[in-house]
Amino acid sequence: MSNTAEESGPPAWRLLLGYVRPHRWALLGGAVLSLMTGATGLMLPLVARDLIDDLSDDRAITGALLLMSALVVANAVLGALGSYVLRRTAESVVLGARRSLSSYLLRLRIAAVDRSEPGDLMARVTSDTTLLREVTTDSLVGLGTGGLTLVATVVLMGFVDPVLLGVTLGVIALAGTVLGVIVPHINRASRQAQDAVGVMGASLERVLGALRTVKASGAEPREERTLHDAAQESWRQSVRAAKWSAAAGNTAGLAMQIAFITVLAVGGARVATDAIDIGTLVAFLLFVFYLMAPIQQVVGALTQYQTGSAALARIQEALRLPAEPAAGPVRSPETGTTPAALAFDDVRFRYAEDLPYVHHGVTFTVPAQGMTAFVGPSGAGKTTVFSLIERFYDPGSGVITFDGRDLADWELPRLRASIGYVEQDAPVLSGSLRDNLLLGNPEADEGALTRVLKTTRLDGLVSRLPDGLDTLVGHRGTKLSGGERQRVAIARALLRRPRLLLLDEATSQLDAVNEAALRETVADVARTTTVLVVAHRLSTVTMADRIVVMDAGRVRAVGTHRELVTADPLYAELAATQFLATAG
Ligand SMILES: Nc1ncnc2c1ncn2[C@@H]1O[C@H](COP(=O)(O)OP(=O)(O)OP(=O)(O)O)[C@@H](O)[C@H]1O
Repeated sequence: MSNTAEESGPPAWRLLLGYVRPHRWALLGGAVLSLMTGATGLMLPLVARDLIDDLSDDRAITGALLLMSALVVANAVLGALGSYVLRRTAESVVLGARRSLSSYLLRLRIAAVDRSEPGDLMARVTSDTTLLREVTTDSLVGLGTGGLTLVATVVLMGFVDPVLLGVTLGVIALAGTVLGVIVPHINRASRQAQDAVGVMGASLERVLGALRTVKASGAEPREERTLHDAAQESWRQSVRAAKWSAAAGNTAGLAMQIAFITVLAVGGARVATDAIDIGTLVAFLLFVFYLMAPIQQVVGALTQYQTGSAALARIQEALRLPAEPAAGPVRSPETGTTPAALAFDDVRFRYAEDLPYVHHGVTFTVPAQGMTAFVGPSGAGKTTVFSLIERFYDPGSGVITFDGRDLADWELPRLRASIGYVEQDAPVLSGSLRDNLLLGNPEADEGALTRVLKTTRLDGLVSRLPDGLDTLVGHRGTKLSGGERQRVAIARALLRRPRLLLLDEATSQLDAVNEAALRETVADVARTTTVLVVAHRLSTVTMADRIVVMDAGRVRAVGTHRELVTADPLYAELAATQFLATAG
């Protein structure tokens, strides 16, 4: 994802307000508590001045001392309560952002996922959202409460001595100009640091997703270098951000020291000329001292905001990726439904604008019920047919109809609820065997589960496993064999009781016994359901009711095995070489 997208979106503060809006009352409560904390602190110099006056006039100081003690205790209690409320609210803002972002990512269009790095998307949900925590408390509240305390302090200082206030404001204005130069640097560095965290996430996902291959290829040192480079880049940019943040913090600190010394010098001169008394000077110096906290708070808020707005830009970038419309879950399966009919009419499709067409006018019809096999050389566009039926992508032109109705007119969840899809690489998700089987139909009863386990010959495996169906299968099902993974994927699709079963046959071979059993199962299913299979085995094509021969994105022939062997030279060649080679 490019950095340029961030420029076209709404400003970061508006996005932040969007996340904060649901928690505005809690945030306001926390801010009020912080303000009250500030106010109790602000009253202390005034009471101190009274105390000094009482001392100079030989009056009792008990009242002033008691008031000061009460203020100190109130300050501590209100401060703790305020910080808890704010922190809790900030966590709620993070939660809201994580929820909306993760829901959105699940709805992403497959084309958008093709263009993204999953590891980078993960970093946006985990790492970038975390940065919103600080931006909510430190920035929003810091800017609000710090700003208000600052204004209140300045007003009070004006009452105490306007001349000394002028001196103080002069120094602060100078520091403000320097800060204006520093702050944009923090934003840039923070953005680059977060981008580097995203790159690191992507590299980690790449390596951990294929660790066996990486090890078998002896590629650890190179992959290690890529990971280290990304970590180093994140460090470099974070250090750059830290450098500018430190410069900002110290500029504010230095300004206050200068203000303190200047006030002391100018104030001392004013005391010497009797323009003000010593109590006023002490009170003013205490105000300068108290000014430090809100100023540091406002500067901290501004610097923190830069980091937060960089993270917000990355979150927003993910939220701008094309997604499918949000829709409620559909009950699956729809009981008592009939097999589906399907047709492609002159479908042209390419995966992206800058890629060549994969389908150049594909046309075929599949009646309800029975088995249709798709065959053709590698890259002919067979799997793409399935991706278009599932509406992972939409065709560039032409029409695909499901039960005579344009796919584009189907509500996506309803369409997908009618289809069972077994991908070629039979993905199995981390979790238990049961979780995997029920993924497509969590409401399937034990009876259906037992039947499907039997037809896919998984019952033997389940009875062998110590925890049976509750056995954990590991990341991507690594604890299962390739053949077992395939059978789990088929069982999962069958449990959905689909109206249309899409089976992308694995090129790797199942053992003969399991293959024969699965063939029987698929033939059985085809008696009540429409089955489409991308076939890599002769045994599959010979039992198909019709075969669609695809070549270079076109349908070149349709017929039965017997018809095609004589009528289509490509099919004859495939049957003689590719299929026979895997027929066993
Ligand atoms: N997500 C994608 N993005 C870009 N190009 C893709 C994508 N998926 C597939 N392709 C390209 O589209 C073409 C057709 O791919 P497809 O998977 O449909 O072929 P196939 O006939 O199923 O091949 P095989 O028999 O090897 O599985 C190939 O050239 C492939 O490189």
